[in-house]
Amino acid sequence: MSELREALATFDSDPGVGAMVLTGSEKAFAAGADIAEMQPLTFQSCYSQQFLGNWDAISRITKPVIAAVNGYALGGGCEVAMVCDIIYAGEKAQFGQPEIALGTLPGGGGHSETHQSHREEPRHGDDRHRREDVGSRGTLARTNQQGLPTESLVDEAIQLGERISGFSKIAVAMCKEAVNAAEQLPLNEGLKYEKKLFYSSFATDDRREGMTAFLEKRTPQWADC
Ligand SMILES: CCCCCCC/C=C/C(=O)SCCNC(=O)CCNC(=O)[C@H](O)C(C)(C)COP(=O)(O)OP(=O)(O)OC[C@H]1O[C@@H](n2cnc3c(N)ncnc32)[C@H](O)[C@@H]1OP(=O)(O)O
Repeated sequence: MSELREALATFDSDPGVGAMVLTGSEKAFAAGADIAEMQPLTFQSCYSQQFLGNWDAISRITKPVIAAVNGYALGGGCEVAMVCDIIYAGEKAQFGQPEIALGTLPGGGGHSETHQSHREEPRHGDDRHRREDVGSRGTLARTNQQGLPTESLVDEAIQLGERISGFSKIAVAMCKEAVNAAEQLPLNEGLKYEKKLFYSSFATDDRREGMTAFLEKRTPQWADC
């Protein structure tokens, strides 16, 4: 992020540059913040060192930034794409906020309907997609779906409930709180609130367990605290 911030600032101040394209590899635009780097962090270190302090730098760039997304755009990677002005998504692009599987929650705007991918929808409109996006990974095609078949609707809802029940309950509660806050607060306040909740998740046992389990390639054992 430091390198990205410096590069964007350099291009932003170059009069010969009119717009910027930000991309990754064919496999991944970005798979998120480095879990190995975050695993040992605590609430105290996140808060006092402002772990995400400079991650909003892209939003302060004055020239248009276009995200060209192939493959995974997950967690902070999805948030980076969403904070760009325009997203060009490849046919294999997959966007998602899977942080809840790590016992934490999105911390860089994932809860707020502020970004390019949501700009076509009214901010205070239907937020059910956003609620489903948190913790999911899906293709853009889903946004074009119109409704579920009557006969499978309840089964699908139960399956979703079961999937949610498989996550850390404290992380789910924090996610829900952040989504609710994003709905009620002005954007800048919603982003601040989300960041504080994200830091707070580093005080939970489940956040450490979630990231440790990812790095050890095993299923997390949630303690719900
Ligand atoms: C603009 C503001 C931004 C604010 C940021 C706010 C804070 C952000 C938090 C986060 O981003 S939390 C992380 C969210 N991302 C994830 O949870 C994705 C985790 N990765 C995966 O689910 C999978 O790796 C994948 C991307 C779906 C790819 O799966 P695949 O089976 O193809 O490969 P793997 O064997 O799983 O991965 C290869 C290799 O890469 C390592 N790795 C993948 N993602 C990360 C990561 N985010 N951090 C650190 N390391 C990662 C993975 O462990 C493998 O390592 P090795 O086994 O090869 O050592």
